[in-house]
Amino acid sequence: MPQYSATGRKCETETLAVLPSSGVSNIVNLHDVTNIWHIPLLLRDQRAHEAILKVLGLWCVGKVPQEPKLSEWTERASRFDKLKSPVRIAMVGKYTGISDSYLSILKALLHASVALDRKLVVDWVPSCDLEDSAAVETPDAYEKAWGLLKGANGVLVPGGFGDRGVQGKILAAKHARENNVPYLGICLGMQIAVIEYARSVMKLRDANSTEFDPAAKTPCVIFMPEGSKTHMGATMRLGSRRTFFQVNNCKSAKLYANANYVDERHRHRYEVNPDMVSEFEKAGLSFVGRDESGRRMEIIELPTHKFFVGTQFHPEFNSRPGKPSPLFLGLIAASSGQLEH
Ligand SMILES: NC(=O)CC[C@H](N)C(=O)O
Repeated sequence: MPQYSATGRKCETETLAVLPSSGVSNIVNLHDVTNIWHIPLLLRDQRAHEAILKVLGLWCVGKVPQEPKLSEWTERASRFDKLKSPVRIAMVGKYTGISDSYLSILKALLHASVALDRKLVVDWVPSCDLEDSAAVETPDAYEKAWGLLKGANGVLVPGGFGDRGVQGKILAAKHARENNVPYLGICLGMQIAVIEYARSVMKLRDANSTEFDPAAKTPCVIFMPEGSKTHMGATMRLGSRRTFFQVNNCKSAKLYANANYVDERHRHRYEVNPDMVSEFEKAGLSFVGRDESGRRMEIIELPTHKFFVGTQFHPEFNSRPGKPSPLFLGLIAASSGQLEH
């Protein structure tokens, strides 16, 4: 079903209809629309569902199929077009110009923003440009990156691998923590928030992840595969795992409707060092979600902050239009002054 401009419709439809095994009723024209949520409505208007039923032999003669129930879609698609009030989120990553690498996160931000009547503005902040070395080597990029970060209503540090740009991500987490700016750190974004807390608040200057420094003197994030530590390959903790809330009055538990546990998807090898958890908690960082063994830290929160949350899992993978991920909803709500409602 190719996309054509609205004006090309009739001509293209007739041209395609002469091709073998097609027919005018089997040709659907999806012209440009103001937002992608109009597409199911275009399909319905052109009776695409009926054409599909007929081609698959599922059309019962004399039995009219039910009209697709798209009232919720229709409402959301037109609400999207009317959004005015912006919410600016700084995405601090190893940005390479390919926004598709962060597609699930962008969609999750969008689902939450539309649900809260905000027009999403994503400011891409290349984490390397926030680093001290950039101030000397690429001062314009440095100014621009800090300008975007400081102008954002909320900060998101997504997942990632390898140490390039990590220091910039740590600085972004520090900025959010110190200035009460809403923060959501996902996977690596949670790990760097933990490293930042250890270095800045607990004065553990050598704190690091063994992913970036295998000989780290204070390894606060360590390699914790589910299988063998020496076996090569298949060491990634992948897929859906259960997180149990440790306290019910924390922000994340409330956002998940006070559930006792949540199932979210994972994709990582490193985790917060369980032997340092009590030290962190004494210093004010809460590990409000853990796995069933209590040894794997799944959600961090700073209780004194407006919204400072990190997750070892990837909540973006379970976000849907009309069913935004609770933690993305929390980030957007906190970034647009709606968290208390
Ligand atoms: N998906 C991620 O962000 C992975 C984080 C980190 N590199 C790890 O392997 O644990």
